[in-house]
Amino acid sequence: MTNEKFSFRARVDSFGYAFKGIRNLLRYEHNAIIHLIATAVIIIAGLWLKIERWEWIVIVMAVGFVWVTEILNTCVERIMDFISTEQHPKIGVIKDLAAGAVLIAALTAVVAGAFIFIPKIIALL
Ligand SMILES: Nc1ncnc2c1ncn2[C@@H]1O[C@H](COP(=O)(O)OP(=O)(O)OP(=O)(O)O)[C@@H](O)[C@H]1O
Repeated sequence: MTNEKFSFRARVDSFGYAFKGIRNLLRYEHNAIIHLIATAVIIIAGLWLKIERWEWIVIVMAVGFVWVTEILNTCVERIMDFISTEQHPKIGVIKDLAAGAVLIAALTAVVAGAFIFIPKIIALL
């Protein structure tokens, strides 16, 4: 928040910075590649099994939740590594808490996906 006048150009630049962050995530965070593969598999499965509109909404929310927590977890890891490269139990706890958020998001997505996909897969058998 600044007192500068609204600038459309500055807003466009902000989007650019955000995409730069996402590129950085995909380049340096191995977990992000796993999320990318999982996202692709879910989209293909959704198209193949012709899931309904409301089911797509659930999937989009669940997948987005995982990506957001992964990015925030990466931020926490990088902040802690920037503050200190030393080993410290408090840094470990902070990193583990952030990792726990990703785990909960991923489990939430798995459960939501199971409710949507398992009945459709069973129906195909
Ligand atoms: N500076 C530190 N001091 C104390 N414990 C740390 C420190 N850095 C990491 N740890 C702990 O060591 C363990 C492994 O950390 P690490 O960052 O390698 O986890 P990871 O999730 O496998 O990493 P990545 O996200 O890079 O794959 C975790 O329990 C973490 O909290």
